[in-house]
Amino acid sequence: MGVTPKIAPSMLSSDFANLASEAQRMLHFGADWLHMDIMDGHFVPNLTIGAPVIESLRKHTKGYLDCHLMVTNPLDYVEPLAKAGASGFTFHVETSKDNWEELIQRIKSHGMTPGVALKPGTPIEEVYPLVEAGNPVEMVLVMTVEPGFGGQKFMPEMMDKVRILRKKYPSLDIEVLIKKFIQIGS
Ligand SMILES: O=C(CO)[C@H](O)[C@H](O)COP(=O)(O)O
Repeated sequence: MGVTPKIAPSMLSSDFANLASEAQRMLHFGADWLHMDIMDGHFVPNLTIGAPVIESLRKHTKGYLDCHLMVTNPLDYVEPLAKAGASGFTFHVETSKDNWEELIQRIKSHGMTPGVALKPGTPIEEVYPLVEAGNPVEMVLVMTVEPGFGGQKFMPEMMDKVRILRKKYPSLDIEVLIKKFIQIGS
């Protein structure tokens, strides 16, 4: 079974004062999803956006809001993000060793699509139970930079994880952060 590639530009490098028009610009130029980096200043040493910004953006777009939760307590974000209009909810395996089953169940029951992300130093095997569960995640986000900041150097060795995942799960959605090879618009 084949998979369909999707483009999900990270909105982290947007002009946040003009997020609605930045989002519309990305979708106009062919983005499939909008990748929204949610950071809590605790799991990662940076603070970005949360549910209020997702709620504001949702009023301006019907696009798929692919939320990447770089937070210590993702469970706390499920209800606020669902109410705000998030589409995908991707939590980190490193923060969720004890409660990933509950997380997946709650994300799905709130109408969002669950995904799991892993940091560069985390072995790929750690996501297998979440992919193989009776109630599984629907996407794996392979980090090719340390979470926390945009504009970092791409770690090509992380593509080995992608190859392993693709071989093991031919139809799984795999999200990979790649460098900005292309500049869209002016
Ligand atoms: O998850 C992230 C950082 O933790 C970002 O989505 C990603 O790094 C964006 O990178 P860039 O701005 O270099 O395209």
